[in-house]
Amino acid sequence: MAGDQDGTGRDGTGPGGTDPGGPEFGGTGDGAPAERTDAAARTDAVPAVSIRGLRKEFGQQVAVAGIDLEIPAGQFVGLVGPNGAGKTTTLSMVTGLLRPDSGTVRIAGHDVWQDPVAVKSRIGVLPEGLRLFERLSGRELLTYMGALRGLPDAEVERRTSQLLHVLDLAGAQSKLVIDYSTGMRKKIGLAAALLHNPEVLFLDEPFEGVDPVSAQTIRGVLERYTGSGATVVFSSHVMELVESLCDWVAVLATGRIRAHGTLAEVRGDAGSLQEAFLELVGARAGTSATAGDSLDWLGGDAR
Ligand SMILES: Nc1ncnc2c1ncn2[C@@H]1O[C@H](COP(=O)(O)OP(=O)(O)OP(=O)(O)O)[C@@H](O)[C@H]1O
Repeated sequence: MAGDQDGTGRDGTGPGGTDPGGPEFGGTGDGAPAERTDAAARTDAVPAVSIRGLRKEFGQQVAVAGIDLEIPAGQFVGLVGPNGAGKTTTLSMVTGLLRPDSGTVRIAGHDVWQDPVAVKSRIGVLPEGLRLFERLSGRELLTYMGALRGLPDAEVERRTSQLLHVLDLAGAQSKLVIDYSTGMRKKIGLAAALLHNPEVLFLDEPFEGVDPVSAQTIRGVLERYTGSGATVVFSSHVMELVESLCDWVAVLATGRIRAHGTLAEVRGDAGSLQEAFLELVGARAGTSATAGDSLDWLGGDAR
C-alpha cells in the first residue's frame, strides 16, 4: 500500500548475505575519498540525468515523442513501460548510442552529444542485446575493458578479481564469453559496466534471463553501489521487481512519460505499482476476455 515503505524500496540489510567485500563502488577506487565527497556534494545539486524535449522517429513510427525528465542523483531508478513504449530507444539516446531527432540529454551536467568523453567516463551501460568480445575469456574481457578505460593494470587486476568473485563468475573466468549462458553474459556485462566505477549506471532489462540466485547477487551489487551515492537507471517490465528495488520510477507509454517521481508518488492510491501501472498505461478492461473469445479455436474443447 502507498506509504508502507520508506520510499527507499530497500530494507538496508542488503541481499541475502551477499558480501561483495571488495569493489569500491561509489568511491574513487584510487584511495581518494575526499574527492568522492566533493563529487557526492556536487551531484546532490545536479540531476544524474536531465532530459529535455527528447524525440525519435523511425519512419512513420514515433518511438519517443518528446520527453522531459530529471532523474535525481543517488537513486535506484526504474524506467517501466509496456512493450514498444520507447524504453530502449530512450536509454539508447540517453547513453549516446543513438542520436535523437531533437532534444538534449545531460548526465551529471554534461551534454551527451557536446561532451561525449566527459559523459562516457561517468556512465556505465548494460545495453539490450549486449554485444561482447566473444572470443575473449571473462577475465580477458574485463582486463581489456579496464585498459580501454585507462585504468592502471594493477587496479584492473584487483577490480576484475573482485567483480568475478562477487558475481560468482570466478569459476568461469577462463571460459570464452561465447560459451557463457544468458545469465552469465548479463553478469559479465554488468562487471564491464561497473569496472571504471561510473557515477550513473544504465541497465536495459538487467534481470531478463537471469536465475533467482544470480538476480539476488546482481541486486546486492547494485544496492551496494547506489548506497554509496551512485545512480542506477534500469528498464523493466517486472513491476514487483521495480517496486522492491526502486526509490524513484518513471512510467513510459507510447513514447511519453505518463508519471514520474518517488515510488510512493507514482503508486498513489493504487494497491501496488502493478495496479498504478495498468491505470497509467490505459490497460483496457476486459482485454483478456475479449482475447479469449477471439481465440475460440484454442484449447482442448475446440479439438
Ligand atoms: N530501429 C528501429 N527501426 C524501426 N522502429 C523501431 C526501431 N527501434 C525501435 N522501433 C520502434 O519504436 C518503438 C519503441 O521501441 P523500443 O524498443 O524503444 O520499446 P521498448 O519500450 O524498449 O519495448 P520492449 O519493452 O518491448 O523492449 C516500437 O514501436 C518499435 O517498433
